[in-house]
Amino acid sequence: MQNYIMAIDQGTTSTRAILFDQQSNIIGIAQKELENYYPHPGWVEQNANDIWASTVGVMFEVLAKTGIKDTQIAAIGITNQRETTVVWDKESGQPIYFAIVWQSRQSDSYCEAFKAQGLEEMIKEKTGLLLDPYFSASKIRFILDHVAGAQERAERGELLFGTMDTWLLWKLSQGAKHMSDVSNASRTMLMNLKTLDYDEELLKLWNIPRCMLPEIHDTSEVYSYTSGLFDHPIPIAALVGDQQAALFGQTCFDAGNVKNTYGTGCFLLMNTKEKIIHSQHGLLTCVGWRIKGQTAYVLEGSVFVAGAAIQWLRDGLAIISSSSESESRAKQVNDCDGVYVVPSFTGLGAPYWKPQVKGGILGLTRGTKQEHIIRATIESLAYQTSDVVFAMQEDSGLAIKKMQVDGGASRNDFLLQFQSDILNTQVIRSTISETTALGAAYLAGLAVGVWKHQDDIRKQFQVASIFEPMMEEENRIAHLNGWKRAIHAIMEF
Ligand SMILES: Nc1ncnc2c1ncn2[C@@H]1O[C@H](COP(=O)(O)OP(=O)(O)O)[C@@H](O)[C@H]1O
Ligand SMILES: O=P(O)(O)OC[C@H](O)CO
Repeated sequence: MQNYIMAIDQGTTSTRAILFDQQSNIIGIAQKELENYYPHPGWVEQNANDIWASTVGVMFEVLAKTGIKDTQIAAIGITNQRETTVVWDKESGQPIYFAIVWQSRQSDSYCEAFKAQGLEEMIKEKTGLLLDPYFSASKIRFILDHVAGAQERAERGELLFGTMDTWLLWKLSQGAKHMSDVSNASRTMLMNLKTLDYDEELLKLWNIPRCMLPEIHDTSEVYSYTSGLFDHPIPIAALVGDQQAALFGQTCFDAGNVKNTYGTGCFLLMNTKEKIIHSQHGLLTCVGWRIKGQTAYVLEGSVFVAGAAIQWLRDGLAIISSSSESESRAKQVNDCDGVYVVPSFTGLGAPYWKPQVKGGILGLTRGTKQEHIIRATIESLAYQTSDVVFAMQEDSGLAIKKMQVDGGASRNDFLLQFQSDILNTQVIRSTISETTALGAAYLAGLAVGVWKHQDDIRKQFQVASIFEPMMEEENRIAHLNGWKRAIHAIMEF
């Protein structure tokens, strides 16, 4: 019986293969860390061949570990770090440059030049995105400009572009399929949100030939079959950006449903279904998924430093020895004693978008202890999230009454209780921590009939803990006002 789904979660720091059964149970996990290269300040690159090798490695490892055979896998779903860009030679299959990672700022000058030409509004209107090197378009431009002859080769149809979903599908199908899905394509800055196709005006502006771009497809469909890897070809039945996958894995299927992933950064997404909401408050608009031609759009706010601030307490300040210790230490004091930590080490993301801002610790006195700083750092994850939630409420006109959470730092109960308090909102943690991979598994399973309908999936969601707001309103407002003062002081600095 083909009872299992394999999700490949190709993330920034590692590639994982996770096997799920029909009841959403995790049967096995294999993981391989990836190397990041920092050739210049602000540049982040990876080797796309290593990403492929890590993918093959974890697929075989998870099967070996669990004893499950390839014939028992009903489908593979791929979810991936978004925006990260690779360009390769169609004939040889070799990348012509390193994969440029979403965090990398090396293509900033193209965005600055377009900003100076006043093109930001037009691009935002068409793509839902802010003119920033975060997205793929300027990264492709960088590669075509920096590899000798690349522009001409691309125009002759000799080069292909892909985000990691496309690269892995192409490799898994042995070069048979060059495709992406709408959720990934919506982060390239080349796709028009309304037509869900590449936009001619944008292609011209970036001087990117259409023939190097993957076909855009639904998120959940049989794209192809594995070729050459296993005795039996396995259908590849979902491609989906990792943050959208987590929204799906959390079964946030209704308009107004919100999930927040507390990882290295925070990614907060709201499902707005068929509505394209253009943010007035620094949020992004993109596609969540398209299933059988039905598109769900999302509003997204990204916070650059969240769990990374906890790592800074551990590795930078060395005042905790593990991330989990942050919780017990924070609880050793009753409050932060007026201390605020603003961990904008790499600038401020949504809703501020101030790339140059540095971080800070404010409100220090002679009585400030390590525990106050630890507590204030955890609280900063909740405050940054609140800023995005408030922006989302304004943009969508919807009150956010509950928020579903996942990611490494969502293990921290103190954080989630404070988040609930400060937002005056229910915070819900599900029993399954691997919601990103689960989302990809659901989308693949839907395409091959393991689950017949989204409602069958909805039933699988199980609550592990609910955090209810307990803070008095006056206290809540005072806390938020303090944060506002801290953020403004930092932006002035
Ligand atoms: N108990 C905890 N309290 C606070 N932060 C935590 C805790 N456990 C893990 N983290 C943080 O979560 C992050 C890892 O989460 P993860 O979802 O694996 O991130 P990513 O997918 O971005 O690599 C790290 O930055 C770590 O510091
Ligand atoms: O790989 P992650 O989990 O850090 O996610 C990266 C995001 O998709 C970037 O947009």
